[in-house]
Amino acid sequence: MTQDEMKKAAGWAALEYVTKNSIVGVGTGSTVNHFIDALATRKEEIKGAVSSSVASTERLEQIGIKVFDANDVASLDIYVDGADEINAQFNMIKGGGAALTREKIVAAIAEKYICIVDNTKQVDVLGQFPLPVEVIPMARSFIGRELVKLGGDPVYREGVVTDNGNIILDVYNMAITDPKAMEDSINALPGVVTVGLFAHRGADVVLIGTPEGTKIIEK
Ligand SMILES: O=C(CO)[C@H](O)[C@H](O)COP(=O)(O)O
Repeated sequence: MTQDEMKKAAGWAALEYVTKNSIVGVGTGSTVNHFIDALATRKEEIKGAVSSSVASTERLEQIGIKVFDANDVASLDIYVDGADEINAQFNMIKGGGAALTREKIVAAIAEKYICIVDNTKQVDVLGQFPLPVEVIPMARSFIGRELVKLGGDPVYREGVVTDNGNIILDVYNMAITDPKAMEDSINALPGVVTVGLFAHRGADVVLIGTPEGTKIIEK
C-alpha cells in the first residue's frame, strides 16, 4: 500500500464522524483532500464547512460545499485534519502546509479533533519533522535568534507567505520531550503568530492508515 493509499483510507474513514445537518471543520493538506473527496458524497446531508485555508476553501467550493466563516459558528462537532507528526499522547506537529494558524483556530472551535494520518506520521518524540513557526515578517531575525536559544536550528521557508501574510521559520533538530512546555515557550515570543505544536489542543481521535487497514485510536 502506498503512503497516499494509506492517507486515502484514513481520509475516507473520517466520514464515520460526520453527522447530518452539521457544519464540519476541515483542515489542510493531501490527507484532508481525500477527506474532502469523501465529504463530497455526503454534501446534501451537511450544512457546510469551516475551512482552515484558502486551498481547502477552494476545494470545498469546487465540489459544492458551502464554506462558512469561522466567525459565523459558535462551535463545531468535529474538526478533521492531518498532522506532520503525532505522538502517543496525541500531541502533534503541524504546519508543513503553512496553514497552522487557521488550523489551530478551527481546531479550538471544534469539540472533537479527528486526526487523519498515514502510519509514517507516528513518532515517539516530536521533532524529527522541522517545527513550523508562523512569524510576523519584521520579527524574523529576532525569533530566529530566540529559537536557537531554545535549542533549534531555524530555517526561513523561502518563497512562502501564509494566508495571513506572515512568514514561516522551520525549526530543525529539536527533540521535543515536553510539547506543552515548548508550545508555551515559543508562543511567548513577541512576533510569533502560531507555533505548529498542537499539544494544549491535541487530537481526540486518530485514524491511522496502515497496510493492514485503518486503525482507530481514541483518547
Ligand atoms: O498541518 C498541515 C498543513 O499546515 C497538514 O495537516 C500537515 O502538513 C499534513 O499534511 P499531509 O496530509 O499533506 O501530509
